[in-house]
Amino acid sequence: QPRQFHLGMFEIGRPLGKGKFGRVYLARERSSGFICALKVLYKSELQHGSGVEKQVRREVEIQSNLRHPNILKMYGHFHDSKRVFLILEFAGRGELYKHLRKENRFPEWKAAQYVAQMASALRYLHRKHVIHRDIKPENILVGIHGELKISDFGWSVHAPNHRRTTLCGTLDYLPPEMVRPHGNGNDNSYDEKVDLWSLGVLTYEFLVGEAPFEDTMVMTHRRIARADMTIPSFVSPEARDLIKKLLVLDPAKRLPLDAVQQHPWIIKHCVKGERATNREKAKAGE
Ligand SMILES: CC[C@@H](NC(=O)c1cc2[nH]nc(NC(=O)c3ccc(N4CCN(C)CC4)cc3)c2s1)c1ccccc1
Repeated sequence: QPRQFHLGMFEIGRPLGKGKFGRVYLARERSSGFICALKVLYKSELQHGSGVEKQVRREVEIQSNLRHPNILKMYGHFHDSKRVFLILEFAGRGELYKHLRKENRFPEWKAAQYVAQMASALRYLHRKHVIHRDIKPENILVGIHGELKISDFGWSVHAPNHRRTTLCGTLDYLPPEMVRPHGNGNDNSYDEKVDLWSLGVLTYEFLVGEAPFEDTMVMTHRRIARADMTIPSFVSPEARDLIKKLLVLDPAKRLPLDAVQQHPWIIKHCVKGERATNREKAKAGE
């Protein structure tokens, strides 16, 4: 029984953020008092027939059917003559990349917990044959309890896929098979393993504070295609091992998500007792 939504049902609060297409506002559903985030996209900006309109449809279709603690929920959508509205879960601590910029880089215990949450969300997505394709700090939000929430499914697709829409924005997170389309022998199709590469880039960026292949456009292309990166010496051997097992040119040789969750670096930081974690957090002034 899909409930019909319309703008009059919501009290609009402060703007929360903005993306390439549209803005997002804090909102409260009047009858229930339920707090959510209302993403407003202008139809004029989703110029008809271009890839963007299709991306929004796909974002709605995919995200509406996902239920996972580390994936931002979409409760519904509606539109008026000029705008499309997406009713999204409110993530109470905002955008992850702002936390990363503020802290410069995360301590290993925090990075490992974040990577474990991302691996859990990606396992859920891949079981539904959904590839996110755009895993980066800018698309990850933080919930009120500090948990990560993958958002912005504008680039997600059903696997396997053959990309048609031209990529724009940063190349930093793209795997070799997407920046060098004909590199994988056959047509530029690819599968869920693109998200494993991005998880490796994310792990690196959490620990180092910048992306592994960050460079000029041309150099980034070349360094990704060769998996040419250096891991600073302050990164622990266990973390280095995980990064090197994800940033592998051959998609088939990347560490699968269940193995990521069992990796010694993850186990060491994620399953130890509550007491030890709390002691560490207290020390870190969390
Ligand atoms: C990731 C971009 C994407 N964003 C969403 O979809 C978004 C969906 C969504 N749900 N909840 C959000 N929360 C916030 O944006 C937020 C920001 C700052 C906050 N403060 C907490 C207290 N702190 C002291 C200061 C900061 C709290 C929540 C956002 S963003 C997007 C894409 C296209 C158009 C608009 C937005």
